[in-house]
Amino acid sequence: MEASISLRAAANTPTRVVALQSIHLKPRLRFFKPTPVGSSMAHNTPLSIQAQKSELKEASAEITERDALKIKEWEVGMFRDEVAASQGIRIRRRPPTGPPLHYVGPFEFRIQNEGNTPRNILEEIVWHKDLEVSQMKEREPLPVLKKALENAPPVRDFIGALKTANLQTGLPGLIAEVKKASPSRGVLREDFDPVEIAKAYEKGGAACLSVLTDQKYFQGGFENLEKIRNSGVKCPLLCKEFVIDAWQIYYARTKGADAILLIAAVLPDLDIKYMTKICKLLGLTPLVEVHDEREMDRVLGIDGIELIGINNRNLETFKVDISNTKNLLQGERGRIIRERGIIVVGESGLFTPADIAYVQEAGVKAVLVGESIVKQDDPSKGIVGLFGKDISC
Ligand SMILES: O=P(O)(O)OC[C@@H](O)[C@@H](O)c1c[nH]c2ccccc12
Repeated sequence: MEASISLRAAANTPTRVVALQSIHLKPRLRFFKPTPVGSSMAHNTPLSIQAQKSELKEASAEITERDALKIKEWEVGMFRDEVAASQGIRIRRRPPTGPPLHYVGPFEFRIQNEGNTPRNILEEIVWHKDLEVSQMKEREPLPVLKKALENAPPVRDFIGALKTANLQTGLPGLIAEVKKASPSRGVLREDFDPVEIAKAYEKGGAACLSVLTDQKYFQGGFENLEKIRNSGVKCPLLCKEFVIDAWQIYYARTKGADAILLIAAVLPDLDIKYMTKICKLLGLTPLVEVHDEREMDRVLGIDGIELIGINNRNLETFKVDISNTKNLLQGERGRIIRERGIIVVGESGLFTPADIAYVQEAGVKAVLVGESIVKQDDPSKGIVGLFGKDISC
């Protein structure tokens, strides 16, 4: 009781203070001897000063350097949320009212605080990704990945492939997505063989492929990326991930990615700038995804962006509206994009030749399509249906 009241109060205090309180609360929990069963005493008995001191000593020894580092990391994450919010980003990188469970041992109920409930699916995915990446990083720290880069397959030119396809067909270059399931649509294809699907896409004229690597929410995996890359498929590959840490970019490259998604709804400007630099260092193409005017303006404010995706699906609400692509390419924004030669990808919710014509008219040189083609028995025929003609030669 004592503990939960203290923590509830702590949950309302500024974030940096909460983390520190969690350290001090730990010994405080033990300042009272438990009331013996059957005792007539109405409340707990205070410990002697001496006993309190030794409890404190014992407790502070428990706070290892490692815990302190974890808490520090969490604090930095909270600060990042403040910066992100000032840029209109609603996604918080981590649960706001306390470090995740495993960081603080006994305070398990923190995670159940009301404020620790993700506000939407994108936020839930990001919170989960944060834990997932921290575990993956422990298994394969950056120096190990850097070493593995030496054996990574050579990088393929993602933008080049899109431009060539666009010139050859007069239609937007196709990035065909290898996706088994999604939180909004459930399972799209039961008999899911990623390599078979990738080969069918390539045969059907896809310029590039997008491979979902998130396991929990999309039933994807890095092994799919790796398998496709080793299968003889020639198309450049986009790693479709929720990137929150530069470590993931290195990891994607070791698995054979040629491009990687960076989501502006999740990443503040500084992260996009930094991660774009890492991508360039590794030869990867960053595809920076936006879904509203503010995100588009932020991304246009960053130097050196060559490929922008406009998502017609709002990842927070799942609402799909292909006129989003048109709206974001109108007026001044469209002019800047043309002037700089930025390639724009129309993403999500594209099903028919009319949809393709509509986004092409709006100014895209490429499209990213999953559902409408992955669902077809033969995905290469799905591509013919999508464009209204064979684009394979
Ligand atoms: O299946 P669709 O509606 O054709 O959409 C494909 C692709 O655009 C979509 O999967 C997507 C776009 N941006 C994302 C970010 C994360 C996960 C998935 C996505």
